[in-house]
Amino acid sequence: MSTPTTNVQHEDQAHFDQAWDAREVARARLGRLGEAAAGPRAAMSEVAKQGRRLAQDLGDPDEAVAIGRIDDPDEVLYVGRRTILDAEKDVLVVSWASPDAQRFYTATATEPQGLTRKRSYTTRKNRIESVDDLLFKDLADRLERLDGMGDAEFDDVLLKDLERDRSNEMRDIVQTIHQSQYHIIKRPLEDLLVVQGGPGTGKTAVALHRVAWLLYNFRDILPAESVLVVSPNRAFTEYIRKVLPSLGEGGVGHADLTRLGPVASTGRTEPFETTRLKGDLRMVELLRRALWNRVRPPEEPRIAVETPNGQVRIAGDDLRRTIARWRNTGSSAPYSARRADLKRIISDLVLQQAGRRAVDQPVIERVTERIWPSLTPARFVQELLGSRQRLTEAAGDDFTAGDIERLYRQAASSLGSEEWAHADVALVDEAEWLINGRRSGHAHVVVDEAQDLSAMQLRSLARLCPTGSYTIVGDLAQSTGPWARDSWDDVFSALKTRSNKRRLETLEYGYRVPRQVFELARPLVQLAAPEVRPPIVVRDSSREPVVAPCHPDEVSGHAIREAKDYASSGLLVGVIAPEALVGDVRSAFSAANTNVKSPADGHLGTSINLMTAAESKGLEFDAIVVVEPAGIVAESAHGLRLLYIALTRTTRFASVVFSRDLAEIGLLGAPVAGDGLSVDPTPSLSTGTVAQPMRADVLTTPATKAQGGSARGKRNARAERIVADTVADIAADIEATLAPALYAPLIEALADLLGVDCLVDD
Ligand SMILES: Nc1ncnc2c1ncn2[C@@H]1O[C@H](COP(=O)(O)OP(=O)(O)OP(=O)(O)O)[C@@H](O)[C@H]1O
Repeated sequence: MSTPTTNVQHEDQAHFDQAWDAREVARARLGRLGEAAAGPRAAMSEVAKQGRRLAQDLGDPDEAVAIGRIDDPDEVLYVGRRTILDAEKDVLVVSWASPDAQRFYTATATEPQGLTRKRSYTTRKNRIESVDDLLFKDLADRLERLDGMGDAEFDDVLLKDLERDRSNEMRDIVQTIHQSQYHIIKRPLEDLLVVQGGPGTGKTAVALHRVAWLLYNFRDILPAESVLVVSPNRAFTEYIRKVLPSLGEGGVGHADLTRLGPVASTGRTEPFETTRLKGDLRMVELLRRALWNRVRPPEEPRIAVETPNGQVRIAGDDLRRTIARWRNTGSSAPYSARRADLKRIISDLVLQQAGRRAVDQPVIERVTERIWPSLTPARFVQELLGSRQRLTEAAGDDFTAGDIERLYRQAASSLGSEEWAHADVALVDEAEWLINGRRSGHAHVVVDEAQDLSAMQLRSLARLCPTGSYTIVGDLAQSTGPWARDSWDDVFSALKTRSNKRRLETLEYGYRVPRQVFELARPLVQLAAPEVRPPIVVRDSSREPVVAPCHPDEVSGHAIREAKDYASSGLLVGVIAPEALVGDVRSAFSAANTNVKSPADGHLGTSINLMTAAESKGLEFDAIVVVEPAGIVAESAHGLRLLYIALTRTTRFASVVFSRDLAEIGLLGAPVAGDGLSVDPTPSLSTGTVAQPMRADVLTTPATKAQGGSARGKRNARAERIVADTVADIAADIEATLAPALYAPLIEALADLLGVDCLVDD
């Protein structure tokens, strides 16, 4: 319950003021560190730099010192983004990531862990505006009466937080981390952790908070620079970049898959089959063979070497035998290391023949280069893909002539002007490993949107972290593109762990998408990824989605009107269109003098953004306008998943603008009446005019049908099974978290609501 400040929180505000003073005193001291240090100028400037960094880690001076507090009969503990001590080193605020703060996230009505109260603050700068108190005794009493279940799971603070307007940057969720998320955040460091979860279940948020939690709890062995967060693209990196600094963990590295390795994708487009092939594991052997093919063992038994001391003849057959041995034993030494070995051997042979004065480095280098050319990874891949002959010679029996044609392309006239496709990045990275060997690794690596990784990208990622300490997050139901997958098995086997602790966790509550919008998207996941359980939505929207049919010529115009409508209220808007229509929609925006940004250019704008469904992955907006969904579905083998992604980008409002029948794509009227929306005939289109928008609230959900008593008769067997499975799954979860006395009545109520028979054992 939210309480105004004035009555009860003077004491809290006094504590806030005291902690603020302490923090700002520390900041001032850190700022002066450079002046205080005595010694050589370089050392002083390093001290000053470190002082500034530490001062930055204290967060923004305007930031409130605490997000909440927990009370037990013995003490009150204030919890904030970072620990604050007073001059006597007494704790004024503990970091959310410290073990002391654990109960802030894990105490429940059934297991209060000794707490009497959990208090959350709403603040403006360091001023407390209101507080929300969870009184555990009250809560337990309410639960006893089966009243207020929602409150128990998702307190007001979380629900209120979800109502806030979005910006083009993600925010931290320290104040409202849910117990189920906290449990994942604090998995052991050595885990190879995969987190599966539907759209908006907080996978990205959890992965980033896990980084901050690990850095706090393992600060002795895990410097921030040793942690890397890998995102699918630049726009996504920009979107999440502020979260860790806001938690005081600014030193973490960020990379994206379009530039992971020696070259960055320049956006070269290529056919789907080519991209798929380049991600295939067969490419490993092709690259390895192609590299060996660059080595030219001497054919002549003796090689003439012109030295400053005259001509020397060294044993070519010795060199040939050495190279053959390296090749036959499957030498794991990198190409460049072997080249250095060869150069040393040649140098020794010259020395033996003609003495030290004959060993002239440029001469030795020339002989080595003839046999073992020096190569950069990018040049090697450019030359390989640019030559049918090289490709054919390296292909072995693993590739068809058609494959070679798919891989071949005309090389650019210079390396600098070469255009690189997204899939080339991992090939060049593999070449880097073959040529130069392992780069220094990271101690922990996070990978977001991991459901779309190719086998070659997984190899790149596996090289990044020798210990195998990974946090990998993604959603199989959102897996699309040339390397789409239906299970996490290959990810687990591609990433080696030292600890052998592999763990799959699932996030199941959907925080982003309001129920009304999710009901529109739900049938899609059941059609496109039936093995994946959709998230359990935790909130409602103030408005039903607008589902607006119109004439094909009017689609762009209509979408623009919807988008401008939303933007005029200051909302962050995402317009998501089929690839084939993005150009038209963009032109229409520009004809309407409306500025739109595109995440494909690496940045999100603060007002209207236009993108394809694939580009919208991981992003979120206050409002979305999904344009011609049937077009999105038709464009890809995973079109239904793409549409599911598009429809789940909104935190509040959604408009669907279409001219093509929605029933044909299962969006409305899919044969999954158990959980989906029922069929409502698509309104007929009137040529040349915009038909009246149809609001989704005219559609009926199973729940409303059930009230009419006819739902069960209409369900088909498959739908029955889906509902029964869902109840069984939910029941298992509830059983694990709820007191036994509450379990049976709750499950029976749930089964009754969904219209399935259910037996609860005593
Ligand atoms: N405990 C929480 N408290 C408040 N907001 C939360 C919480 N968990 C998640 N959110 C919010 O829900 C939204 C979705 O989170 P996030 O982007 O991490 O989900 P996701 O699972 O990665 O989604 P997607 O699969 O679409 O990429 C974000 O705005 C995030 O801040």
